Amino acid sequence: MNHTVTLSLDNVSVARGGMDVVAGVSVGLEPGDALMLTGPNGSGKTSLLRAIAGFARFSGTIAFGDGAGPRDRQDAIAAHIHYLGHETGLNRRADGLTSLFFWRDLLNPGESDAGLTPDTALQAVGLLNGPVWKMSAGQQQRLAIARLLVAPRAIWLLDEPVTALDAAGRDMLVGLCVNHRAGGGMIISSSHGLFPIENVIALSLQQADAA
Ligand SMILES: Nc1ncnc2c1ncn2[C@@H]1O[C@H](COP(=O)(O)OP(=O)(O)OP(=O)(O)O)[C@@H](O)[C@H]1O
Repeated sequence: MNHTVTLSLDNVSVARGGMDVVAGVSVGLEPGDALMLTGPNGSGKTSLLRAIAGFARFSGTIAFGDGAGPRDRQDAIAAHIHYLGHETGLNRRADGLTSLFFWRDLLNPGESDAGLTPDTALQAVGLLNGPVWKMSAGQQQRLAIARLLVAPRAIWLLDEPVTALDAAGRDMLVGLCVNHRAGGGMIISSSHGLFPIENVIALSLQQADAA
């Protein structure tokens, strides 16, 4: 894959419960960049990720550079973003492989060969197929990560993605991120220091009442 999308945030603020929990963030990201959001609980990491993903209102500007010309923000988000949040969004009644076929066909209809096959993606995250309801928290997180692989997107938004993972799972995700960046992909992740990806742009957020 060769991604070429850029992303710029200009003076982005996010309000929750009537007050700014993220205030005036500006950063420009190129293909291959990784932005690491750090800060204490409640400092706005999830809020900023959700604003970029289109799930939370914000003020300021979030702009994608993709050569596509002016278009609806939601279209750009759908084209370029994967969001891996605290909730995996998995169907507990499905099995792992069926879930990946579902996500692939939903996200890239008619382009089944754009990403990894569901079988290969399952192997890449170290999972055997089985029902989601039987999977541990870490196994479910691995399955959610496999979703990133079956439908390519330039920008991966990862909210504390290693929380449920063991050491091997962390290494696996770090490796996937290295490959993603080598193909021009971008990572924006929150972390409490347990996600050792290298050459990151660090952005430390502060709690609103401590700012
Ligand atoms: N739905 C909501 N309504 C009102 N306030 C909210 C809502 N969601 C989050 N907040 C507040 O926004 C602030 C930032 O929360 P956020 O989840 O973005 O922080 P975080 O840095 O991701 O925290 P953590 O490290 O605990 O995951 C917190 O003060 C939180 O109480």
